[in-house]
Amino acid sequence: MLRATNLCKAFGERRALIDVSVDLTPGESLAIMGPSGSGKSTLLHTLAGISAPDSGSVLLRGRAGEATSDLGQLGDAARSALRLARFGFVFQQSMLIPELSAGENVALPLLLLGHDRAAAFRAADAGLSALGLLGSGARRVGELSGGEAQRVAIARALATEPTLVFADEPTGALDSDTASAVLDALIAGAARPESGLIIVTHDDRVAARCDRTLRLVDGRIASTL
Ligand SMILES: Nc1ncnc2c1ncn2[C@@H]1O[C@H](COP(=O)(O)OP(=O)(O)OP(=O)(O)O)[C@@H](O)[C@H]1O
Repeated sequence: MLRATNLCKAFGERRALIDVSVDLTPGESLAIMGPSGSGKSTLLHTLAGISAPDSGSVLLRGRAGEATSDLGQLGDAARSALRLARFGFVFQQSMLIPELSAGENVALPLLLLGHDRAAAFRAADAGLSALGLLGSGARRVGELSGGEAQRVAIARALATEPTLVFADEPTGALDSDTASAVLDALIAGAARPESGLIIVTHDDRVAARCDRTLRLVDGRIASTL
């Protein structure tokens, strides 16, 4: 589904990724672990087409009737369009738009993809409800607890039924009970048979819930389990 081969990326003299290869099959969840500065976020951003590698390729299999895309070869506009249509993102802070309600935040990617307004809001309500936030669509972002905001962010990431969800320390700002519930929601929503989940985490309990763990040290893969 996603095959990255020999990724290299440097920031000036600093080599953040050195010959990193990753292969993700449908239905799989992958944890990326490693010490601070080992290249985890750089790898996530490169796999997700947020930044391009200096060398190496990231191939994303097309959906039915679509060709495979090489993310590094796409222009900025094409990469942005692909991210919107195929990927969902969850970060440590929910990154919701504070001026919008919870439901508007979740509906936004669908509206950007051209979905009909009523259908987008129906899907947003269903997504919020699936994450235990039934009837929360009209709530302001500022009224939500950290765990609620993160579940809204997960609903937004899942709204487009993405091929892949990328999560960067998604539970890092939450207490352990809330983190566990949020992780359950993320795994249940993202690790469907035809889709996948890639999580950057420092937390062994998060990694233990994933199918595989890739450990980076100084930009290189130290182990994959
Ligand atoms: N935009 C940038 N400009 C310059 N250097 C960068 C940039 N992004 C990352 N780096 C450097 O690349 C290396 C890898 O950074 P990265 O953020 O990927 O590590 P990480 O494993 O995610 O770290 P952490 O766990 O602390 O978030 C680090 O040495 C970092 O300082």
